[in-house]
Amino acid sequence: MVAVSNYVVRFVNARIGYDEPVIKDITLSIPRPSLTTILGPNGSGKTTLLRAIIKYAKVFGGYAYIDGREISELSIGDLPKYVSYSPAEIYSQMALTVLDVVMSSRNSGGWVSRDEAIATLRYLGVGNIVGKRFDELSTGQKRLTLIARALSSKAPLLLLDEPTSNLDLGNKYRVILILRRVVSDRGITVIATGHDIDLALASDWVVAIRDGEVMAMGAPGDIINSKVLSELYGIDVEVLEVNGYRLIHVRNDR
Ligand SMILES: Nc1ncnc2c1ncn2[C@@H]1O[C@H](COP(=O)(O)OP(=O)(O)OP(=O)(O)O)[C@@H](O)[C@H]1O
Repeated sequence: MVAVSNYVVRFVNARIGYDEPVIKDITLSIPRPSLTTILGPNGSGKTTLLRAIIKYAKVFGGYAYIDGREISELSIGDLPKYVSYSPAEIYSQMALTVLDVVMSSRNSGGWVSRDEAIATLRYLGVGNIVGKRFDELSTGQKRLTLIARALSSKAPLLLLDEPTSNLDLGNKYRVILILRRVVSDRGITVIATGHDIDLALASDWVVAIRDGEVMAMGAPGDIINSKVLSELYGIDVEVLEVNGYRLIHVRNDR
């Protein structure tokens, strides 16, 4: 269980967006340390929330805090001390190696060093791909490289956009176990977005958002149920308990 009195990120009545707000009024808190999953339909604002924390999306009104400080008061140069962000995908026209990609991460002292990058790839069990070209990796290897890039920053908060998308079952569970291990070994917080109910079930905290509003927030046991998921996705979802595990079934027979 996480201590819910200690929040790493808080939004209070925040309006967030780009040229104009796409999230109209959101209030939520993310406990530390935790593995937190933000669930929600396509276009509900999950990525935009992560982007607000790194000041890529704009907070138009209300409050947004990281570590108790207003995000608006932090400079871009301060951010690596607090947070590292991993996008869902990266594209490059250049022939970057895995090492180049991981070393393109910032930490509080500057760029991540070669030794730190290699150590992180080894910690994640992919030390063998250090010299490979990033654009020639499999999807799972790319995901682990992006996680290594975020992790090597040593930031106390990692934002991972869709860390388990497009992974086979084995790699998906490997990534979930790695994220759990990172949170318990390093006492950091990982906020992941996506559509992966298994990742949510393995999390300490789940935030369900729809149309830029929090629909439900809490421990997975309180959020991953038929009522919340049916309302969240607008379909008839049944959550079954089998041997203590929750399984998701979408009903199409009524
Ligand atoms: N750079 C941008 N400029 C303007 N609007 C944007 C930008 N990025 C996203 N949006 C809009 O913000 C809204 C929320 O998008 P966002 O990417 O945050 O959703 P999401 O929940 O992450 O979706 P998905 O699950 O499909 O990745 C959408 O209406 C989208 O069109």
